[in-house]
Amino acid sequence: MKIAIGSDHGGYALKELIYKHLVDQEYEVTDFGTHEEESCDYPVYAQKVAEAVAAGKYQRGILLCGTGIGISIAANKVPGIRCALVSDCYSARSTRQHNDSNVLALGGRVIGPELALELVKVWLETSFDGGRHQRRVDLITQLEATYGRQ
Ligand SMILES: O=C[C@H](O)[C@H](O)[C@H](O)COP(=O)(O)O
Repeated sequence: MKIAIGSDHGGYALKELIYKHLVDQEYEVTDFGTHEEESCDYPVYAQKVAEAVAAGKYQRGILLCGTGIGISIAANKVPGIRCALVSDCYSARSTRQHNDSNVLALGGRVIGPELALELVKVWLETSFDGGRHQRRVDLITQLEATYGRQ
């Protein structure tokens, strides 16, 4: 599984930790930045990771900002992206089973490192359930077509 990861300055420290952990776990991970703690703009990194995932170059993406909110909002503007902001294991598991989320968003100023690594593990290892959930994901895709670029 190829994973794209990115953050703004608010998620930088936790992004670095997650990146190193995934590399240690022998995942194929590409870090799209930011590469320093200096203040920057989260939509830039949301776009880089979301476009890479939407294009099929990566199977999953992980995004972090201070709260995880801004970067998830931005990522979800890219067609084909289902970005889920989570801070508990039940939601991390459910969003894979029910929403087939392809990008995970985390808040670097909200959750601690141990919880973050657990959320990433659960999210990466959980499969989509399909069935009735596929119908709902298809409806989301239809919404994109309705409101997408003309
Ligand atoms: O949703 C947005 C993120 O939490 C940003 O990381 C946050 O807004 C950055 O704030 P500041 O520029 O005050 O560090």
